Amino acid sequence: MSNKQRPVLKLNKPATPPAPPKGKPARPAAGKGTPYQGGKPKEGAAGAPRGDGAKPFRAGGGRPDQAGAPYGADRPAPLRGERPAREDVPGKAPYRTERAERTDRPARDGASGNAPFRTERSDRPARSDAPYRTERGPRSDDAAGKPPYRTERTERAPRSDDGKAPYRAERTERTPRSDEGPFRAERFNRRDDASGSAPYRAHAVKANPPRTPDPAAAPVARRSEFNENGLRPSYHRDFKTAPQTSFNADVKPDSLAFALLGAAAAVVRVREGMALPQALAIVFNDTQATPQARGAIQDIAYRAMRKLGWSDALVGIMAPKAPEPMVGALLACALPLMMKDADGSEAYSQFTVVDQTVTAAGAHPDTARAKSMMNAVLRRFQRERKELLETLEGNSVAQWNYPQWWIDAVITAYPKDWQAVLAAGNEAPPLTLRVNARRATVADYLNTLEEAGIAATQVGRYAVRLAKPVGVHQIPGFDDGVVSVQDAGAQLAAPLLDVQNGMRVLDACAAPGGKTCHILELADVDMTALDADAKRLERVGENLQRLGFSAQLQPAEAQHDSWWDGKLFDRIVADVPCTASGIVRRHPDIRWLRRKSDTLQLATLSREILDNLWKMLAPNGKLLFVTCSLWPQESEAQAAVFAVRHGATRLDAPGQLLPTGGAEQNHDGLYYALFQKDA
Ligand SMILES: C[S@@+](CC[C@H](N)C(=O)[O-])C[C@H]1O[C@@H](n2cnc3c(N)ncnc32)[C@H](O)[C@@H]1O
Repeated sequence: MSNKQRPVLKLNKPATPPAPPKGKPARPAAGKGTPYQGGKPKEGAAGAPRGDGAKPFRAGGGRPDQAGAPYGADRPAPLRGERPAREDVPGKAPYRTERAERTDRPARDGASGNAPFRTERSDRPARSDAPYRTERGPRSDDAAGKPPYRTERTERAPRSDDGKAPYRAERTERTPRSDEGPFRAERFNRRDDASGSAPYRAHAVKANPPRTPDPAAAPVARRSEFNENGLRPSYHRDFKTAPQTSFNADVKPDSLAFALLGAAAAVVRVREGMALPQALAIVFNDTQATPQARGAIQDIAYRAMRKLGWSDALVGIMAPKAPEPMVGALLACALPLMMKDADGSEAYSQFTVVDQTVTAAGAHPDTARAKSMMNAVLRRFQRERKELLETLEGNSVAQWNYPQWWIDAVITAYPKDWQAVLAAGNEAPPLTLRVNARRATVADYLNTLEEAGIAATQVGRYAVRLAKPVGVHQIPGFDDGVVSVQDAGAQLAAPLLDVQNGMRVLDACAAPGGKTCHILELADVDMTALDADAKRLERVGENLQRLGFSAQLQPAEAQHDSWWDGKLFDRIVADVPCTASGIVRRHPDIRWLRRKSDTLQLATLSREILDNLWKMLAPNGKLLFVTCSLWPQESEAQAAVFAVRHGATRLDAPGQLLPTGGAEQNHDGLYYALFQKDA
């Protein structure tokens, strides 16, 4: 049976990719920021080649050198100098010019150049906090040194939700509009002018200068609106905008500052619940980053994910209170860059990291006010590194960089190996290839690699691991289908199934098609590749095409049978959706995105899938149950009850592959169980 036809996608047309946000400002012209020092990210330092079992790297989310069509490659970069300097742009960044105007005021605590609103309060008693602290909204725990207006607000019975209501009531009185007072309308107008940047705060104060009525003349109920100077207190510190993750800062697109801001925007999105590859794709699109900048952004973001517990703990020690999202994310990106890699090298010099982080902070509206705080934190880390790191001893989240529930779950499941498992999950994954048995032997292919000057070793029947990752298109034979990228552990699936020519095979959770393609490399089978995600299923089609195979592509849910034609399958692969806790080294964001309760939910879905597929299996047929999870509830416990429920015969299979690293176990944490249906 020939497998050379083109693959067929039966249903759903691919969805149109989302349009870029409207009205996005053009990328700023070259501005501040010094270029990279050692700017190119270390090869392979970032995450993940596309492998099987992985969440998709949507466009641009792959390794810097492996991603598909580069973002921005087909879009000409804006000309330098296309935009006038910020100071010349009306409505742009007034906080800078504003500060310049106010140079005559005395600097506070050495933090000159603070935002203008301070002058309103300049005569109130200095607080003991660091200057940046005063820039934030009032905190309930700030008992000492509270400025008078806070007390007043409390007296005026604020709304129960956020305690910020009083000024609203005031505004309502002064405006015919029912929803927004003039202050607010002003803000919105300014915001349009300022292309989404933050300066409306300063403008709002200018446009509505504090009135100085005679407090005695004010109605008693409103007298407390004014402080001892007769000035109405300003509430603009209370406004919290959503993080401006799409803001295009005025820094050089080839600077580390640019890459840090891009990575920080991605980290903010991950903290909001988005997968990192998706977050990076949005950042690349927003910033129109060059391929080199994309590589740097991705590298920094992946490092940040692998050290997030550590950097959060450090910031917790050094910053007096929890930073705003972009501030915290920028620190989470910068701090790991100040540590040496395992091989003793460092991606950037420490000086560059501090300098560029501060430049980045000053160029973004969400971080500009925290610039001096960030400078202080990074310099303190430089100075007191040893003592600070000692302080973290005993903090397991900081030490292992996983949520505590995750650490506990690994200890419970693998009391002997938990440290090796956790440590291996923090390593960058190797690049492992699967040699297409129809096209070459492993020995032949190793020769080809050697001729190309690429060092590699055989690590499985079809598996070859490169000593150093390279871009997929630089891998000899990749584009021609001689090899594919697939983790060594994942390469065990197809041989376990013992497929023979002419068999009818179902890959029930197929995308991106690693196991589908491997099966087709071993035998001429009638393959159905099913996946609930039609978009991901397209990647199966692409892989089949590259390798010259065909299959029926079926976008459908495996727990349902409406798609099934009633003909039994000889072999079924159920590589079910799971927590993906076994592939964290490829996807270091997963640990921060998952919740403990996800395990139970996903185990329920996979039970439904297994039960549904079992009825589609022919007598004597085999069903291979696969997860990329470390949690027994999703894997062995599931397999055990499944076998009992259906009277299935269990055949030899590897069970849980522990990803403990080292030469032998340098693979993902997969689980395999094989069942046979009695005749
Ligand atoms: C672990 S990945 C599969 C990896 C794939 N077998 C390979 O080797 O390349 C799990 C896949 O299950 C798909 N999926 C999730 N829920 C599903 C469902 N209810 N039915 C079918 N597929 C589902 C996901 O879209 C994802 O592509």
